[in-house]
Amino acid sequence: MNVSIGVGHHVIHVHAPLTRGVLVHRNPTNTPLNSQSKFPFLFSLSLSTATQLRAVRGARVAASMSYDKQLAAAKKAASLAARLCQKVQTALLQSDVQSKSDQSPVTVADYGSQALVSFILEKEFPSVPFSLVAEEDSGDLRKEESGETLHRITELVNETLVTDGMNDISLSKEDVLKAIDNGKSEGGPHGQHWVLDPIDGTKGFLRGDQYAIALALLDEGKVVLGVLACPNLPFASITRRDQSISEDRVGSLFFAQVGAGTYMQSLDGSPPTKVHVTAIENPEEASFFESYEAAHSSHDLSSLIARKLGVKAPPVRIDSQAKYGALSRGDGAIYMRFPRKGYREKIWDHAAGYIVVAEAGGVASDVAGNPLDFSRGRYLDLDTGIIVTNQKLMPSLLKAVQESIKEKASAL
Ligand SMILES: Nc1ncnc2c1ncn2[C@@H]1O[C@H](COP(=O)(O)O)[C@@H](OP(=O)(O)O)[C@H]1O
Ligand SMILES: [Mg+2]
Ligand SMILES: [Mg+2]
Ligand SMILES: [Mg+2]
Repeated sequence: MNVSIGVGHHVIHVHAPLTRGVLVHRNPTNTPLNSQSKFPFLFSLSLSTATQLRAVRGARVAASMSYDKQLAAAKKAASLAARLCQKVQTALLQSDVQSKSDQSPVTVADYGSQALVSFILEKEFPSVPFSLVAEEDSGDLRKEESGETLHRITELVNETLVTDGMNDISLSKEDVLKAIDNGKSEGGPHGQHWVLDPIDGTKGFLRGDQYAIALALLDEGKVVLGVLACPNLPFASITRRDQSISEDRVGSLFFAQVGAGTYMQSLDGSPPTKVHVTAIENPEEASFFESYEAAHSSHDLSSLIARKLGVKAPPVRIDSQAKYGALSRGDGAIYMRFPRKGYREKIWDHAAGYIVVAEAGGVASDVAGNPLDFSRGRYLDLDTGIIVTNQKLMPSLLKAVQESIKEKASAL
């Protein structure tokens, strides 16, 4: 019997010996397909049929079906959001208003980026339920005193859409608020969910340093694609300066799809090239990345680990998931992140970066050696600390990390 099964953004066609007749429609209510109630439109569904459906869905994910359409939409959305953020950052730096206490220009870019990405993704896939797990919500923006800010965000979003030829679209303030609030999804192990950090590295953005627009797609709890737009990351390596190449372009876009590798292109649109993590096996030759902000990651612990490993190069401290991007193209060999005990990592801070590195041949884990699990909702449940490197270096890195954590604990 031939059936069509609606799963997340796809309708798949299956020839399967189902035990009872199953009638499948597109989800008529357009509600998010992320709970047991996701198939209210299936009739006569016996338990064994449900089991078969799950098996079919699992097999589809395992077979790494193509996410080409979603990837193209994600690249477009992240690139446009990068354009919006660049505009705000340029104005911020020129007008010299980046007083550390004044968060409003950042807020404008964060909200604008989230509204734009949310709007574009929903528009690209109108016939499927839209689920987005994103950092911002519109709570503060709906307050009366935020009227001017909301006006500016709406202007920015519309101006950015025009730069991409979408002259016929104009979002109202209410449309912008709704697009932002579409990011309230809880994610989870079933169905498809977009995951967005509209500006990752807010502190870097304020300083005029590194930041990223980070967008990923989860399917059945696994990250299946990721895009990292890094407007201030040089296109050439930030650590290996090859004198023979005079490459001074700034703005790197990384993208990865499960089973298809990681690519990089310049944000202004050069052809994509495939990237790989470094092949270095000797930790003494490795260099490592960590947060610029000491409050986000213990610099003491990472330097202890680096000494243990014999790493000679000083740490490379940059903001945001640009670290994952730089690692994916071999600028450095290791990324370490050790937040204070009790800090809960959010999935939007790692999902896109994780797949960009994984598809470039790298590995990521928590400090206990467990893989990162993006299926648990808005947070990553892990043993505090994330380490990322190539396959060869991971065992010695993990050993050095665990020894150093023990030493620090016993020294207290
Ligand atoms: N005390 C803390 N410990 C660890 N991470 C923190 C933190 N406070 C904020 N962060 C996260 O660190 C992210 C930036 O990462 P990095 O340190 O690599 O630049 C922030 O993302 P946003 O800038 O999107 O808020 C935020 O989610
Ligand atoms: Mg972030
Ligand atoms: Mg952010
Ligand atoms: Mg933030």
